[in-house]
Formats: sequence, C-alpha cells, structure tokens
Amino acid sequence: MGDEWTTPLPVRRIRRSDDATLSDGQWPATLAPVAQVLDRGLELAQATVVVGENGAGKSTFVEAVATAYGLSPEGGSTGAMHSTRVTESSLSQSISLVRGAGASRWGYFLRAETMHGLFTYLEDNASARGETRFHELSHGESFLAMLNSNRFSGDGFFVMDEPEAGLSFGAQLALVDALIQLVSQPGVQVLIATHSPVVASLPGATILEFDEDGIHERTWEDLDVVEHHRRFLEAPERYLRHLRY
Ligand SMILES: Nc1ncnc2c1ncn2[C@@H]1O[C@H](COP(=O)(O)OP(=O)(O)OP(=O)(O)O)[C@@H](O)[C@H]1O
Repeated sequence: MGDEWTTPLPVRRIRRSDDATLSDGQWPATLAPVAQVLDRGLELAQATVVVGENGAGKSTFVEAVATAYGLSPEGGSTGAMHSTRVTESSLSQSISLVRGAGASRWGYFLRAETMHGLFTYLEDNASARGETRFHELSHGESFLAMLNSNRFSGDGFFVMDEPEAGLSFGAQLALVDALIQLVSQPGVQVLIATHSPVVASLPGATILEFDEDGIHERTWEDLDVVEHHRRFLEAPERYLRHLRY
C-alpha cells in the first residue's frame, strides 16, 4: 500500500453537496448506506472494497461516486462519454467529492454489466497506436488485457463494479495481483464493489459492508460472504438441504 500521508488521494471524502436535491424519501436516499453517506459523509481509503447482499446499494453507490468524479456511468475513463441508456440515479448530483490537493484527476470505471458496450466504443474510437481487439478475446482475457493497458498504468482513481463476473478463480487471483500492483503506487486509489471473497481479500483494503442498517467496516474474516463460502465448501449439503429438489 502506498504512503497515504504524503501522497494525496484522488478522493479523500464523499459528502452531501451543498446544492443536493435528493430528498430523504426519494430513492436512492431510501437505501440505508446511501442515507448514511448523505448524513455523515464517508472517508475513502486508498483501497476500499464494498460488499453486501443483492440490492444493498453497492452499484448505486460506486456508480454515483464514479460519475461525480467525472467518469461515464457506463464505464470508461474521464474522457469516455458513451451512453446507451440512462439508468443511473441522481445521487451523483447530490454528493461532492473532497479531492486531495494536487492528486491525479485521471480515472477509469470498469463494470461487468456494461463492458461489452465499452469495448465496442473503444474499438470504434480506436487510437492509431493499435487498440486491443477486445471483442476477439474472451471476457476474462479482455478484462485482464484492460487492466494491463496504459489506462491503469499511472496515478488515478479506479472504480470497479463486480469485476469478478465471468472470471475464473485463477483470473480473480490475477485481478487481485493487478490490484496489489496498482495500490503499491501511492497516487493510485481503488474503489471496488464485489461479491467475491477472493476480490475482497485485497491486502490492506478497507472493507465496507452495506446492509439495511447502513455501512459497517469489517475484517475479511468476519464477512458473511466469506463465512458462507467457507461453510458451503466444507459441507454443501448444509445449504442444499434447504433447497427444493
Ligand atoms: N431507478 C430505480 N428506482 C428505484 N429503485 C431502484 C432503481 N434502480 C435500482 N433500484 C433498487 O435499488 C436497490 C439497490 O440496487 P443496487 O443495484 O445498487 O444494489 P447492489 O447492492 O449493487 O445489488 P447487486 O449485488 O445485485 O448488484 C435495489 O433494490 C434495486 O432494485
């Protein structure tokens, strides 16, 4: 992990913006983790991993932070502004990011959900220096090729939403390895929403669990997702006997 004391982070803190229009009873402020961010603000560490059940608000949160940073909600860099469908919430307009003075303004947002569209956009707008033909690679290969490209080589704010989707166990480990290399540079900051215990194991990361009560900082060992996987792998029948078959 880089030296957080001397190198400014792209996003130190998230808080309600002075001109926020989102009211308390309006989605997504009805999600407890979002309400907590709007109420109390949230510090971001150099590496932050967000976990929680389906529907807890992880995607809504990371998408709003990425958008507030200037990244396309459908994925891409600060320059990629392709959009196929507007589904994002208005949360990005109701939060402000407190940026580290002098920190990098570069960033990239990768989300499994919209990666196909992003690759089409990148191929259609390929630079002369020979863009990778992402569509000719498998999903996992294209994901790892993206991480190894110059988009992720310098300082910046890198946001990922469920990056594990479609990745084998080995590819998820390769992703963790790439993340370790990234955050070894003090000017790099990552924010990742995941269901994967492998991705959540990123050494040194602050893990935030989202649930119906709000946001809770946890250790990896204490995460529900880790405990469920551990128990399932030890004895699948413990879980399977509750299913109808
Ligand atoms: N436009 C919308 N209006 C109202 N509710 C919405 C809207 N979009 C999403 N939701 C709801 O907000 C909740 C949070 O969704 P979100 O996608 O952020 O959850 P998540 O934690 O990322 O879940 P998953 O792990 O399944 O991706 C869900 O219950 C979802 O149905």
